[in-house]
Formats: sequence, structure tokens, C-alpha cells
Amino acid sequence: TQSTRPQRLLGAVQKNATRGDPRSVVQAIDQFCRQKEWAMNVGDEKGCILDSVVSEVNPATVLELGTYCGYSTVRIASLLPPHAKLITLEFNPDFAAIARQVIAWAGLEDKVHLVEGASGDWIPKMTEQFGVKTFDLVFLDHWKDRYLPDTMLMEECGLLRKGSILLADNVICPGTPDYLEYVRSSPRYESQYFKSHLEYTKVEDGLEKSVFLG
Ligand SMILES: Cc1ccc(Cc2cc(O)c(O)c(C(=O)NC/C=C/[C@H]3O[C@@H](n4cnc5c(N)ncnc54)[C@H](O)[C@@H]3O)c2)cc1
Ligand SMILES: [Mg+2]
Repeated sequence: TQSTRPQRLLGAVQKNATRGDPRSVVQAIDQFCRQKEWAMNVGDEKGCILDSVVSEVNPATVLELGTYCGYSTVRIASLLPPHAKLITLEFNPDFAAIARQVIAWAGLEDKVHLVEGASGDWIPKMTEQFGVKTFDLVFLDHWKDRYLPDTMLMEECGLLRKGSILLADNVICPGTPDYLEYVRSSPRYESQYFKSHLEYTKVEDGLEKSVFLG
């Protein structure tokens, strides 16, 4: 039977990356996506912006919405301080299975909790299930029409505190117009746009960093 693109991406990691070396896992995926098959990872260019925000925030608790194959999960987890926790939500079981193996190849299982399920169901359960009071950093990279409802849900559930950072991928391409309008016009957020390109292409895209003001 035919393999899937995520399965071929995992194969490239297992073939070209060194076990326990997150940077080599990231490099293997970027090489696969540039030379073999495009895939919707945040990529190397926007990935550098993601890295700089993670390093600046130095978060103890991170939520990622939309794991896909675990590329950004590995980038983020590799920069976390000891005892920090990254919870990543993925509702497609096939993608979740691939991501678990990519995260394991990088040797980051202890820092990552991959939850198989939908953000709308799991955001309200974060505190009771994982003992998380608030998130220091949230990386949004799931279906683009879920960014706004999930942000409002996180506010309602008290998961954001004064200074929590939301970092959103693809605010230009594919685009998240309702989310962008909300975080840029709401007095409860201070937003900043980081211009970049759609992963592995010359098409404009960017990340929006929004600080929750409480
Ligand atoms: C027109 C066009 C098409 C594609 C592109 C290129 C392009 C570039 C990009 O960086 C992109 O992130 C995307 C994109 O569509 N990303 C959607 C990513 C979803 C992943 O998250 C999972 N998921 C989706 N909703 C949920 C949810 N509620 N709870 C839990 N997991 C969820 C899915 O199971 C997938 O694992 C597309 C650009 C332009
Ligand atoms: Mg994306």
C-alpha cells in the first residue's frame, strides 16, 4: 500500500537524523521538504523567529495547537528549560502517531505531552487533566478558522495571564483574518507582526506575536 507524506517525512528523519539530536531532526525535515516533498511545517525561516520568541519567553508551560508531524514541537521543546512542559494537541491519529516517533527520535519525550484530541474539547480540561494554571506561551498552527475561537476559549478558561504570549503561524498565508483583526484591535493584546515567507517558498507569510495584557 502507498505510504503517506508524513510516513515518508518520518522515514527521512530516521534515515538522516541522529537519535537524540533535535537540531539534526529539524534539519532532516527541512531538507526533505526542500528537496523531496513540501509539507506544512513552520519551516526554517519562520522557525528562527519561533526559536527567538521561545528563547526570549523562556516558558515553563507551552501549549501548541496542531502538532502535525512534530516539527515545531521539536524546535520548541529543544529550547525549553529543565522541568518545563510542552502540551501539544493533534486530533488526527495518523499525524499524532508520526509526531510521537519524530519527538522520540529527537529524544524529547520527557518534555512533550502529545494529546490526541480536538483543541475545543481539551482546552477546557487543561487545568483538571494536566494541573496547568496558565500558559506562558501558546503556538497556534492548526486549522486557521480555529485560531480565534480557541483564543477566546483560552481567555474564558483563565489559561492566559498578564504577559502570556500567543504566537500564530500563517497569519498571511493561508491567513487568519478574524484572529488578526481581534488581537490587533483588542485593548487586551499588544500585537507585533514578524514578516517572513510561507515555509520553503518565496510567498509572503508571517507570525503574529500577541502579549495578553490581562
Ligand atoms: C491555500 C493554502 C493552502 C495551504 C497552505 C500552506 C499551509 C502552511 C501552513 O504553515 C499551515 O499551517 C497550513 C495549514 O493549513 N495548517 C493546518 C494544520 C493542521 C494540523 O493541526 C491539526 N488540527 C487542526 N485543527 C485541530 C484542532 N482543532 N485540534 C487539534 N488538532 C487540530 C490537523 O490534524 C493538522 O495536523 C497550510 C497555504 C495556502
Ligand atoms: Mg503553519
